[in-house]
Amino acid sequence: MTKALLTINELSCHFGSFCAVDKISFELIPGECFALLGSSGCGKTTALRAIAGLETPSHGTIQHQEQIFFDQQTNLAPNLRNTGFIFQDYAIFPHLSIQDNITFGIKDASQKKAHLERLLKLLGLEEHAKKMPHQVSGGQLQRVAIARTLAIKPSLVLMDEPFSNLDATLARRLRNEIRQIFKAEGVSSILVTHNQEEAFDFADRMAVMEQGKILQIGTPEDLYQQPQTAQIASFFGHCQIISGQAQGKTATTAIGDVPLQQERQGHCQILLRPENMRIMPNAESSLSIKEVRFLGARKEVSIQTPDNEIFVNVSARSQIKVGDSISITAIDPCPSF
Ligand SMILES: Nc1ncnc2c1ncn2[C@@H]1O[C@H](COP(=O)(O)OP(=O)(O)OP(=O)(O)O)[C@@H](O)[C@H]1O
Repeated sequence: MTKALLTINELSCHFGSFCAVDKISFELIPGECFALLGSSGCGKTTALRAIAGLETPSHGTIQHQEQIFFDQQTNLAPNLRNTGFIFQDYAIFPHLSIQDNITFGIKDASQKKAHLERLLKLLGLEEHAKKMPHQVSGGQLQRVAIARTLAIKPSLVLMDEPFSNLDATLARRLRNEIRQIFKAEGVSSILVTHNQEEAFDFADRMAVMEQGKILQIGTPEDLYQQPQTAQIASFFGHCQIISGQAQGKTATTAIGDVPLQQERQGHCQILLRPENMRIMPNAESSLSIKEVRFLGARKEVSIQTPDNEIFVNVSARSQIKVGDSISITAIDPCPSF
């Protein structure tokens, strides 16, 4: 197995008696893009700051290859951690030109010119090198922040909501570019975000955090397809949890029989997603369409069952309308808890 670049073991951070990060553990392999996903206040930033050395943990260890960043005896200074940090607000020096911002951290003066030329090209900033920060756009400033971080040749880059000040299209483009650059340069990264789409798009693997704890770690696909709990499932878009009585790999529910991913017996909760179900006209059914929403590429219909409102995706051209009697079929085995 590949040796870890970074190993976080039972890391905790307290502010007074308040536990902001609660015994989190994970590993990062070299070159991996990793994301910490969680709602506001769950402790993601604190965990990232602790890895950077900007927050002192109360417990646990942080190890970078053979070097201890933090344990009960050691607390390595941030500038000795070979780690770059990219913030939401870019943290660009306003009084320095774009090129001076980029080369700020390069200690060897003889290396500055070559590094600068390479980074300006890599980030598409050649024509802006001599400008001042107020003369370029938000997206370009974020590129400057990335170039400045790469200039110190970090093996690890930590990013705290770096795209949240950018419009959605630019954020997506920059995210993909950064991922490609990190992969090409062999840089490992941790992205902190509350945006599920951003984490899915960027990360090879990710951790879901809530109230200081990591709830599950896996590839985006694992977390979406096989969430371990209903709480984790609820992070990932629209879903509904319905009750059922399981018998092996099938459960009887208010919408009929539903196939399950795992074998179970007795009462269970089943995760339904809008894209995982089909509806069919059925005059005999007691279920009917409550609402139809046109969303451009598709329509989403809602159906009231005795216990829940269930959402199902249909084609944008579907002629289904409010009041139509329908039956629902789950087309793939569903996660259950
Ligand atoms: N310096 C501090 N002193 C006291 N409490 C703090 C401090 N920094 C953070 N906290 C608290 O710790 C908890 C975790 O904060 P943190 O900033 O890590 O969350 P987050 O998941 O990054 O949230 P957001 O996405 O809103 O930035 C929050 O309840 C926050 O109020």
